[in-house]
Amino acid sequence: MNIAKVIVDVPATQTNRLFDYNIPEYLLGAIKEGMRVIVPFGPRKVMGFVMELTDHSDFDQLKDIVDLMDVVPVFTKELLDVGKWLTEKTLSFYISVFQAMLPQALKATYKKELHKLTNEGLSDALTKMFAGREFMSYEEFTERKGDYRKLQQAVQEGLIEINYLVKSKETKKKETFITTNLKPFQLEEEIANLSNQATKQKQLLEFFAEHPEPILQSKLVSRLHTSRSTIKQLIDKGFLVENKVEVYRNPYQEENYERTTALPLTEEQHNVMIPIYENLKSGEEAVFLLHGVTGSGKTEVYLQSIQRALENGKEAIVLVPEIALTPQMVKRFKGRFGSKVAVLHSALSAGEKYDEWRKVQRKEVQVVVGARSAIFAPFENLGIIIIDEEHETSYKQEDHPRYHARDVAIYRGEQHSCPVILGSATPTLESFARAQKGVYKLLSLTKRMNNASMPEVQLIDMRNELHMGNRSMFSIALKDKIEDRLEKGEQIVLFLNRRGYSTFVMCRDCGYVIECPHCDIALTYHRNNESLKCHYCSYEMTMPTSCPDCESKTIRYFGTGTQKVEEALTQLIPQARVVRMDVDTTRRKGSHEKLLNQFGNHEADILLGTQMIAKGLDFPTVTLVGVLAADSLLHLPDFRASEKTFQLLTQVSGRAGRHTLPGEVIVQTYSPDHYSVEFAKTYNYEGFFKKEMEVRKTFHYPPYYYLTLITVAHPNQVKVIETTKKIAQLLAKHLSSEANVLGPTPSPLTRIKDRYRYQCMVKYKNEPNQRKIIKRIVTFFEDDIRQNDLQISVDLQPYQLM
Ligand SMILES: Nc1ncnc2c1ncn2[C@@H]1O[C@H](COP(=O)(O)OP(=O)(O)OP(=O)(O)O)[C@@H](O)[C@H]1O
Ligand SMILES: [Zn+2]
Ligand SMILES: [Zn+2]
Repeated sequence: MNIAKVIVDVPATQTNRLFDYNIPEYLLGAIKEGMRVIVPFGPRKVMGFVMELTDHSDFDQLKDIVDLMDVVPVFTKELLDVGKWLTEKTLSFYISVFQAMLPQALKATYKKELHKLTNEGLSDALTKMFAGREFMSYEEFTERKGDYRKLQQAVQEGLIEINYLVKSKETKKKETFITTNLKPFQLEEEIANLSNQATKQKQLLEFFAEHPEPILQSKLVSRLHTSRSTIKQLIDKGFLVENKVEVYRNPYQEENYERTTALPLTEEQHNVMIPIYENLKSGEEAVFLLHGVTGSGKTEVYLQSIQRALENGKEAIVLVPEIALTPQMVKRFKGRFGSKVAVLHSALSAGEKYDEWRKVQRKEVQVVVGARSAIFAPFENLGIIIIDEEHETSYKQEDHPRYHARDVAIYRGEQHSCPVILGSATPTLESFARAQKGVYKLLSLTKRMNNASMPEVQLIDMRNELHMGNRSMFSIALKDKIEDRLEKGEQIVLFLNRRGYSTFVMCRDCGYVIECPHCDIALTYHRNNESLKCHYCSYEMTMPTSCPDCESKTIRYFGTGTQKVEEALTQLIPQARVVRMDVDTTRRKGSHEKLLNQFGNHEADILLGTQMIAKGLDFPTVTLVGVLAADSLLHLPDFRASEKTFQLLTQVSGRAGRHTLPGEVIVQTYSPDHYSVEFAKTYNYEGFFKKEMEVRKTFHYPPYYYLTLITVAHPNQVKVIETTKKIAQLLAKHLSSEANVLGPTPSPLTRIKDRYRYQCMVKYKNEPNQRKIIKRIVTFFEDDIRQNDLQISVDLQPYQLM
C-alpha cells in the first residue's frame, strides 16, 4: 500500500474528489486511513485527510506526501463512512464535512515564510530585514511594509525561496512536575552535606525524603512557601528532576459534582424503560420518540438508559441544545457518571474542547454530553444515542455542511445497532408523524413529577387592551400579577420572541395579519417600495393604508426589542429588579451563567429574555411566566410558525410552578383564537398535531412534502435575480412534472453583508434525480462562483427559511 487517496483542504467543486499521492519510503506503514497529512498542491502545501490506501493509481508521476500530522487516526473507519454519506446527503464538499466533524483545534493553519538562500545580491532593505537570520515569516515582511516587487525579483533570481508551512492548531497543555531520582538514604546524605545557611534547600530535600512521588511544581511552591529558584538550584545539582507532563484543560472539575444514584422510577418512567432495555439487550437499532410533558422526568430516563448501556460495556452520546447546556445540565450528568463524562460545549475554549474530544478518542470516557457536533464523537462501541429537546432547530447546522444531527444520530445508530432516543415535550411534526406510522417507537410520559397540574395559562387579548385605552406593551392583568409576585417575594420570567426581528404587518384593532393566499404564511413588509411580498411564491401586493378586515387605520409593522421592553418595564414598575438576557447581554463568555446565577440567588425579581430562557431553567420560586407578544412568533414568514409558537408557549409555560409553589402563565396576543395558542393553553399536543397536519397537507408542506431551498447571493441585485430565475427555470425543466418550483423571490433577509439574496424553493414528493440535477446546475455557475463572488447555497432540509 504505497499510495494514499487524499481529500485536500481546498473547498471547491473542482477539488471535491480524491487525489492520489505517493507515500515516501520513510512513511510507509505509518500512514493510516483517517490521518491528516501534508501534501503539495500547486505551488502550496495543504492539509489533507487520508481516505484510502491502495497499490494502484490511474495517474502516473504522483507527488509525494510531505509529512504526516497524526500518530493516531483522527477518524475511525466508521466516521470516514459517516462523512462520505453526509457529503452526498447534504451536497457539500468532502473537506467541509470532515472539518465539521473534528474539533476546531485540529484544523490546519497556513503560514508562509521567506527563506534566505544566499547573502549575495540581496537588496539592502531585505538584508536589513533578515537581520542575519535565515528565515523570516511572511507576516513580518508585510507588517514591516516590505517592498513586494523587490521580493518578487529576489524570488525570481533564486535569492529567496517562499516556504508554505502547514500546521495544526492544536496545542497541548503541559505542567511541570518535580520529583527526585535519589533514594531516601542518598537524600539524607545530601541534606547532611548542605551548609547550615541553605535552609530552603534543606526543607525541600526533607520534603522529598518523605514524599518521593512527583508533585506539581506550583503545588510544591505554595505548600512549602518556597521559590522556583530554590527548586532550580537543586535541579542543577542533580538532586531533583523536572518533568513536563501533559495535562487536560479541565473546565469541569470532578470534585465539584456531588454524586447521585439512580432514582426509584415512577410507574410511567418504568414502563418507558422496558422497551429501551429490550433494545439495549438485543443490540437492535431502533428509534424511540420519548414524548413527555415538561417536568415529567425525561432526564432520569436518559440517565438510567445510559447506565444500562455502560453496564453492557458500551458508550453513549447525549445531545442537548446549545442554550440548554447549562451548568445545571452538566451537573446532572457529571453527578451520575463522574469522570466517565466529557462535555463538548461551544462556550469552551478551542483547547478545552480539543482535550474533551481527546478523552473520547483515548477511550478515557464513555459518555459525551454536548451540542450538535458532539454527534461526531469518535466512539467505536456506541450503545445509545440520546437527543434531548429533539424539536430544537439548533440541531440543524445552518452553514456548510447543512446537516441535521438527528439524521446523523439515526445513521450512526444503524451502524452500531443501537437505540436512539429522541425526547421532547413538543416533538416536531415530522418525528411525531413517523412515530404514528410506526417508523419510530412512541413512548409517553403524561404526568409531571410532582404530580402537580401544569400551570394555568391565561390568554390576554391585546385588542381589548387597546380598546380600553391601554397602549403599553403590558396588559393590566400582567402588570397586576407582576406587582402581586413582587409583594410576595416570588419571581417572574418574561419572555419576548427574538431580538425584535419581525417583518409582518398587523392590525392592532382586530389582529388581522395579511397572509399569502397560496402559502399560508404572513407576507413580508418591504420598506423601500411599501409593498408586501410572499417570500415563498413571490405573490405581491401594495401595503394597504387601512385594515382589509375592519378598515381601521392602526395597521402597521410589528416588532419590539428586549431593550425597549426593559425600559418600559422599569417605567411601569420602578421597584422591579430586572435581569435582561438576550444575545446582546450574553455575548461575553460566562455572562450567561452570571445572569442566571444572579436570578437564581434572587438578586433580581424578573428575568426578561428571548428564546434562551425558554428551556432547561428550573427555579423553584418562579410562579409567574409572561409571554409579551405571542404574535411575533406566530407570524414569522415560515410555514413552521404555528409549530414554533406551540412549542415555545409550551416550553415557556413549563418554567413555572415546577416545585411546590403553583405556577401561572399569562400569554398576551392579538390572535387568541389561533389554534396553536389555544392548544398550547390546554397543553394539548395531540390536538395541535392533528390540526397542524391538516394545514401542512393542504398547503403541501412537510411532513407530506419535501422542500429544497436554494438561496443565491451577490452584491449586484440584477445578477442575483437573473441567476435565481435561471436556476428556477432549470429546476422546472429537469425535475418531474410533479415537483413544484416556487420563486424566484427575495429572501426575508433581503440583504446581508452587502449581498442581495433571492431564493427559490421546490416542493416535491419523490425526485430521485434531484441531487444530480442540482449538482449540474451549480456546476453550470461554477465560473461565476469562483471568479465573480456569486454564492449559491442549497439546503435539502431547510429549517431556517430566512
Ligand atoms: N423517579 C423520580 N423520582 C423522584 N424525582 C424524580 C424522578 N424522576 C425525575 N425526578 C425529578 O423531577 C424533576 C423534573 O424532571 P426532569 O427535569 O427530568 O423533567 P423533564 O421531563 O426533563 O422536563 P423538561 O422537559 O421541562 O426539561 C427533576 O427535579 C428530577 O430530578
Ligand atoms: Zn383590522
Ligand atoms: Zn405565497
